[in-house]
Amino acid sequence: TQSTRPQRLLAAVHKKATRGNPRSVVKAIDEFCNQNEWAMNVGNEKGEILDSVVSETNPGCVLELGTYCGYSTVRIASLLPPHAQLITLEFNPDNAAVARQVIAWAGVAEKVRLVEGESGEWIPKMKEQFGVKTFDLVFLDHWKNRYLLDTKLMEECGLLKKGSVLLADNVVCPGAPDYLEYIRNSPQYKSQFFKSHLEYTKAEDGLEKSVFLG
Ligand SMILES: O=C(c1ccccc1)c1ccc(O)c(O)c1[N+](=O)[O-]
Ligand SMILES: [Mg+2]
Repeated sequence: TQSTRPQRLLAAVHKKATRGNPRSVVKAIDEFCNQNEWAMNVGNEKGEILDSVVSETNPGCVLELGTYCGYSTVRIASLLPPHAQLITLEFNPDNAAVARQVIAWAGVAEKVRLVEGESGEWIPKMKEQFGVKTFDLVFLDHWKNRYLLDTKLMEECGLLKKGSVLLADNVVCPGAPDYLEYIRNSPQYKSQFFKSHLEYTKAEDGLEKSVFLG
């Protein structure tokens, strides 16, 4: 049977990356996507902006919406302080299966809780199921038409506190116009745009960083 792109990406990680070395896993995926097949990982250019936001936030509790193959999961987890936890949601079971193996190969599995399911279903369960109080950092990288819905849901569920950081991928391409309109005009957020490019291309894209003011 024909392999899928995530399966071919995983094969490249097994072939080229050193087990237990998160940076080598990130490098192997970027090489695969630059040289073989485009895939919707955040990529290295936007990934370096992600790294700087994670490092300056120094989060104890992180939520990632949209795991895909685990590329940004590995980038974030490799920068977390000891005992910090990253919960990542993926609705596609085939992607989740690949992501689990990428995360394990990178050696960051003990910092990561991969949950298979819909963000709309799981966000309201975060407190009761995972003992989450609030998230210090949320990386939004799932369906672009869910960014605004899920941000409002996190507010309603009391999952954001003063200083919580939202970092949204693809706010230019494919774009999340309703999210940008809301977050940039809301008195409850201070937002900043980081201009960049769509992963592995010359197309314009960028990340929007928004701090919840409580
Ligand atoms: O939506 C797409 C998309 C749309 C059409 C074809 C391929 C991908 C996409 C593109 C770049 C991203 O960084 C990304 O996170 C996504 N996504 O699906 O979440
Ligand atoms: Mg993305």
